[in-house]
Amino acid sequence: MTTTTTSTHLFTTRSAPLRYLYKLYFFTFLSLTLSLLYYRFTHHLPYSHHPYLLLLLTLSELHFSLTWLLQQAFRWSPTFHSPNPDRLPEDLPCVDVLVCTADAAREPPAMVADTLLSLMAYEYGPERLAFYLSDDGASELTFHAVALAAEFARMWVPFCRRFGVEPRAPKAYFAAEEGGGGGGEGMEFRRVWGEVKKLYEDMQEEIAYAGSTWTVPEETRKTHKGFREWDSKVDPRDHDTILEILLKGNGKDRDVEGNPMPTLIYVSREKRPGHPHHYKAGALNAMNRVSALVNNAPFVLNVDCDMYSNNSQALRHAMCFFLDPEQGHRIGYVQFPQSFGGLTKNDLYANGVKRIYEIEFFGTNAFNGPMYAGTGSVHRRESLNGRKFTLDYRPRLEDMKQGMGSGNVNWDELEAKAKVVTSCNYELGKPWGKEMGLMYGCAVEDVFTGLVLHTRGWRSVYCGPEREAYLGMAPANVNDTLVQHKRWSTGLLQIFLSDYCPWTRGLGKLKMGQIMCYSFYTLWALWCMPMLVMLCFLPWLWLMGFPCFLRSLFLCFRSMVRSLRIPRHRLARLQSDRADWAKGTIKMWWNETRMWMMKGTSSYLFSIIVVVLKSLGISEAGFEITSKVIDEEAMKRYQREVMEFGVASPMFVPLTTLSLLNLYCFLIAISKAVKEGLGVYDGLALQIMISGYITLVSMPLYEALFFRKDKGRMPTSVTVVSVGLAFSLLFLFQFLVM
Ligand SMILES: O=c1ccn([C@@H]2O[C@H](COP(=O)(O)OP(=O)(O)O[C@H]3O[C@H](CO)[C@@H](O)[C@H](O)[C@H]3O)[C@@H](O)[C@H]2O)c(=O)[nH]1
Ligand SMILES: [Mn+2]
Repeated sequence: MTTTTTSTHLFTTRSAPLRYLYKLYFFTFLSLTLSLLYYRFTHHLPYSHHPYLLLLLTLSELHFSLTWLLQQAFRWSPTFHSPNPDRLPEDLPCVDVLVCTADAAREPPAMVADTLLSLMAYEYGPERLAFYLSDDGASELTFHAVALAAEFARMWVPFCRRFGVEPRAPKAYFAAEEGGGGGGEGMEFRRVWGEVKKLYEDMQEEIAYAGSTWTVPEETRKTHKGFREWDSKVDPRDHDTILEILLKGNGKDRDVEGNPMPTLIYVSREKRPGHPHHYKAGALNAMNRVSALVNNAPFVLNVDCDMYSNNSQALRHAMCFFLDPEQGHRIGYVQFPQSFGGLTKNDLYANGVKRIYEIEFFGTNAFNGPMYAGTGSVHRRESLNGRKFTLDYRPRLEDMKQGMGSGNVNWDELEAKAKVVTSCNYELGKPWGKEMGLMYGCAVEDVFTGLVLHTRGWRSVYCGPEREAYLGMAPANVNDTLVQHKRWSTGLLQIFLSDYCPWTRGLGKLKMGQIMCYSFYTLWALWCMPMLVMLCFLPWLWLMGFPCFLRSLFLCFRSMVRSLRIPRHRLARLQSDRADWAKGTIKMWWNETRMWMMKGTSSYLFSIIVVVLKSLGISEAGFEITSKVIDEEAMKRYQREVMEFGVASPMFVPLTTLSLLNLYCFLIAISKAVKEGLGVYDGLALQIMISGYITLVSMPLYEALFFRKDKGRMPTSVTVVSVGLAFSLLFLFQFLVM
């Protein structure tokens, strides 16, 4: 174990112990894999009559071996950084906080308000913070909720600071046991607590009422001039910039205790049909420019509206890295993990993405740091805005302190200027999206932007405080999960195929381990290949009498082991009752396996199709927003861990079709076994094992297709299409082979 500490360091770094044991394992496994591959290439005689089959199986095995190899970079030397906020100077630099939302129907305004409130209550001088909410939905309801939150914040922020409550998202705070979540015991606390709670409930009611009628009541509209923007209907795809300064940070707006409030600005940038708006990346860049006019803080925190701050110290933690006298100046951004509240007990859709944030990202700390994950990350504005890191770059703390102060600010002029920088034409002929700010043209603008910063010489830091920094919402149904993974794997593959391919642009600029980590993620979509071979070709080939059992067993085994890795890690974390824990872990692993097969045959397959279509210029990869609302009945099913299909989505078609084909093979194999008996060593036994395993994994699909009556079942149209498709494929295949 290596530790570096001296009194001036603002953070310490520690690497995981016993790495030589790991390296021993690595080289053993590597030589085994290599000899296996060697054997495959020299002994392919039984298949030489079936070159396509040979090719597919060999490719799958190569894929497994290569991804295994790339993945080792994450495990080579896990590195942990711990900040020492006690050593921070008094005078901290300003931070601009950018929050984005895009659709009031999918992202409830009440949630947006809650996220904002949690961030506004950061333990950080309020005069040093400014908040910007970008609303790509241009929704009056969102504006309404944000305006109400601005008022409520005058009471909420001092309450949080005074009693040190946690978490500082009011909904989560009040949902914890009565008066829970910390804060104290005394009479005074109870009194203020009651008042704040009452005020919060009133606000929630108002937001809910507006939501239920889908308009803001007339009396409320009179209270704020901002509502006039919606006097005539606003089309979210075609409107002027709507910009409203809701709180003025130069001491003009004050909380109930008389302290200055931070600036809060609502922005809905101009949109016009025919002008690409670049989704979230465009929104962040627009806010970046607005914030530059107001505080121009040297650091920019970016949070999605579905992730509230769960740890009021997080910003101070981030500053420990940037302000470290020795290494701070090299750091381009600090990334916190994405943690999720509200997952079911066994993480039904495997959306906790724990493998990434509990293992892999610590591994990247050894190689210049983690990818940028889009939310919960603090950027150095200069690095984000195109500056390259050079050895002579030494920002001075004094220069970083600029901010609004309590001087005179011409707010009207500011508003006018802000409208200019958020107009559609502003970016024309400027380097935004190419050299500056968030990068455009990729469905995962975050990873792409992070990669660009890394190639410019910046490092990043992954910081996972014990108390989760942010808690977010993960998709809560199968379709949203698959669509999200399609977006991710599409965007990641686009990066690999772009100018910024880690193997071309990265060579010489990135560390080898870093190139491997980026390649592992950006080639995610390729997982669909071995999955399809396993699920689709192997059972059929068996039907046609091809001898490929040992290999298929190998593929199956590898796929199982892959998801088995996660519980092994959880072993170290969880300390609850053993029996209970074991049950939970096996279920988690099973859920992960099921979802992995679904993603493999649907999300990843579709993403390859999207990338091909895009390169042919046929379609553009968009940004489909995941829904953060869930109705009551669906919620009940979710809590019972019943998979939710429900919508007629094309994402379901490949999985249902393949699962039906597999079922067919399984039944044929069983009936054969009944008729002819089962020899231990013949292919039949293996076939039954393999397709039996796939049948078990696909159980929720069969139930959803044929047995369920509730609203979460597979829509009839999907059932009809996939049954039809399965039959046609079967005939086609028989026709081709016979
Ligand atoms: O045109 C758009 C589309 C989306 N968003 C916002 O982008 C955020 C992320 O959208 P969401 O639907 O929640 O997608 P997720 O899959 O949860 O997002 C993950 O993946 C994205 C990249 O695909 C990253 O940008 C996110 O930070 C990361 O949390 C939300 O705040 C949206 O409001 C916009 O502002 N404008
Ligand atoms: Mn999200």
